[in-house]
This record gives sequence, structure tokens and C-alpha cells, in this order.
Amino acid sequence: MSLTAVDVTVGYRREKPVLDGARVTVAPGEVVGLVGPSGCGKSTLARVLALLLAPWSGRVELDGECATRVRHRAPRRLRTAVGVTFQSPRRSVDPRFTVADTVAEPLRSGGAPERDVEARVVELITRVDLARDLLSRRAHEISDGQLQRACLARALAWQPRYLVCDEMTSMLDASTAAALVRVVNDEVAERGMGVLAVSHDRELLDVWADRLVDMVP
Ligand SMILES: Nc1ncnc2c1ncn2[C@@H]1O[C@H](COP(=O)(O)OP(=O)(O)OP(=O)(O)O)[C@@H](O)[C@H]1O
Repeated sequence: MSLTAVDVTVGYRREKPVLDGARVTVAPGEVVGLVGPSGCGKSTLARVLALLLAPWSGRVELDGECATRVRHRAPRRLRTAVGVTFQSPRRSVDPRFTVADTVAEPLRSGGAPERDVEARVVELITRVDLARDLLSRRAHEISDGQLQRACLARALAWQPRYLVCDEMTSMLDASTAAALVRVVNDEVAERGMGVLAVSHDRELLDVWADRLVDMVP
């Protein structure tokens, strides 16, 4: 059981791979910190493992199953098994959506019955310590920290087996950052979720991660 990148080669421009045969594996219940110099491809590898970017060659294995398609083309059981959070919550939400719509979005697109969605959204925002009266607000009406909490709630909507955190805390104040890491750690401890944490903050990863993977360019 693991979320694993096997010999992944991928880039954004033809014949200029950013990753060339990259490998990383995350076991259930494990927090793996991904470090390396700026531009070495950490976010790219995170996107590949989150099934958002298809490798040119190599593969992603999710608990032994090879993920051959990405984004909405990936089968639902794989899409819902991996959650992802990004550095900038503002760039990762639809500004027209309320907080409730943002958190509900993966549930709706994954086919959750509408009668269950509202209750689950309340459960999720409670989990990330967001007040219920924020549910009707839009992104521009709440702080970065509150919006990142909503994004973490969205990432946890389907109780993913793995979570990819790409610089989740780097735009946040220290206390919000610590609170979000605690929420993630609770999911690790309670359900055995595996985490890939990308961060520039070595001190954070030294305390958060069980082990570090250094991407040598
Ligand atoms: N969408 C994109 N289109 C074109 N090039 C990209 C894109 N995303 C990343 N790159 C390029 O790919 C390389 C690796 O970027 P990536 O963001 O994966 O690295 P990183 O290690 O996460 O960097 P940082 O630590 O600075 O966030 C960089 O040269 C970057 O400019």
C-alpha cells in the first residue's frame, strides 16, 4: 500500500523535462517531506502524485493500482483517494463560490447525494475550525488563513487515503499554519492518511515529517 511515483519524467516544454526518472513513495500513516532547491520540480512532482499532471513516462501507483488518467478523466475511486492543497488558496478557488460551495465541490462532482452534502460540509468546516457563519461568504470576504482552512476541508472531503500539501502553510501566520498541520496530523493518526508535504520551511518539515526526500536537481 502506498502512493508512489515510479520513474516519472515530465515537463512543460517538449524535450525539456523538469523531472527525469523521479521516484518517491508515501506509505499510509506516513508524512514525507519533499525538499530541494527552488525550481527543481517539487510542485511538479506534487501535481503528478495528485493526479493533476500526466507523466510523459513512468507512472503513479495508488495502493498498487496504476493511475493512467489524470484530473476528471481519472476514475472516481482514484480521484477521491488523493487530496491536494496548494500554496495560494485564492488561486485555487472559484471566486464566485461561497465557502460552502467550495467545500462541497468535490462531493458534488464525485456524485455525493445532495441530501448528504450539507451535513458533510458542516462536519468538514468544524474539523478545520471554521465558523459556520462563514459558509455563505465568498473568497474575497475572508482572510487567507480562513480560505486555506476551507481548501483543506475541501481536500479532506472524501477522506482521502493520501494528501499532497504543496506549500500549504507558506502564506499563513504561524498559528494558522500550526493549526492546519494539526488537522492534517489528526487525519494521519486517526485514519492512517499518508502525506506528501512540500515546503521551503526546513524547520517545519524537521518537526512535521517522518522522513525527508531531497530532490537533487
Ligand atoms: N505551468 C508551468 N508551465 C511552464 N513551466 C512551468 C510550469 N510550472 C513549473 N514550471 C517550470 O518547471 C520548473 C520546476 O517548477 P516547480 O514549480 O515544479 O519547482 P519547485 O521545486 O516546486 O520550485 P519552487 O520551490 O520555487 O516552488 C521551473 O523551471 C518552472 O519554471
